[in-house]
Amino acid sequence: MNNWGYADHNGPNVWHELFPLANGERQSPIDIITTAAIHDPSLPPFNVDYDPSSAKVIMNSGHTFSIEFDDGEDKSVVRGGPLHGSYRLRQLHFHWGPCDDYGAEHKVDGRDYPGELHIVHWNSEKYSSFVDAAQKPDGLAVLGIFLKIGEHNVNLEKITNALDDINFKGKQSSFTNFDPSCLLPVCKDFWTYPGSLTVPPLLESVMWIVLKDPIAVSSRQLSRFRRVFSTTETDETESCYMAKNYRPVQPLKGRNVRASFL
Ligand SMILES: CCOC(=O)CCc1ccc(S(N)(=O)=O)cc1
Ligand SMILES: [Zn+2]
Repeated sequence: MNNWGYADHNGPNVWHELFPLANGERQSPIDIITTAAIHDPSLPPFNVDYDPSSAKVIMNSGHTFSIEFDDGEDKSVVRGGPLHGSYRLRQLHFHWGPCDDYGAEHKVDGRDYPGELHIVHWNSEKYSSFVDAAQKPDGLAVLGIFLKIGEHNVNLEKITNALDDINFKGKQSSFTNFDPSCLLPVCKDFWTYPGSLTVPPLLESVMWIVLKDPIAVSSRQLSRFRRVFSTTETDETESCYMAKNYRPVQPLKGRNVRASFL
């Protein structure tokens, strides 16, 4: 398996060949069974404090597209919820599927959403960099927000309008003055559990905070995600669209999922 992807020959079912953590004890995503989630009244709300000037570039990795933030100082952080201390904003990206019926990574009671936003942070109080934190069990915190099909999302427009500049793998373009909190639902109820990166290297360093309520995006906006290319502009193999980039749900292996709400 040369380099990993989401096709049959290099997708989630064979990632374990190069990344043995794929069969680890705290893998993500998971199916959140709401009746099994434990309401923890001691869980405080999480708080985001983002400075729009932290946003720097939007880029196409070939696996997703992401907005990268300046994480050289504690300008944009998340605190509270299950977290001890503050976690610094690093990047945000999305996962989606080939149609509007599925494509999110986490599930709720077996239910599929058509997409999922991940806002990635690292523990800058204990560790010196994202890469260092990514190796530690309490190194990362990712906010997961489900996408559902509904009204046009004006806050997503700035992102979808920038996709023309990064249509091919390896492209990046300036992307400034953006506060990701505009993509959070009004209700901040969440589930939380210890998990992993959902892409190789699948490191088991993520405290997941999955919001209960989805945000609405239009079918047209989501269809624009699928027209991003997973190949470079000059790739000799035929160009192929980033039609899907979600990992199937993984075994819970005895982990507890806590709910911030009753
Ligand atoms: C150590 C280098 O690791 C990386 O660059 C991983 C970046 C990365 C961060 C978060 C996620 S997700 N889907 O679990 O939110 C995937 C990949
Ligand atoms: Zn992700």
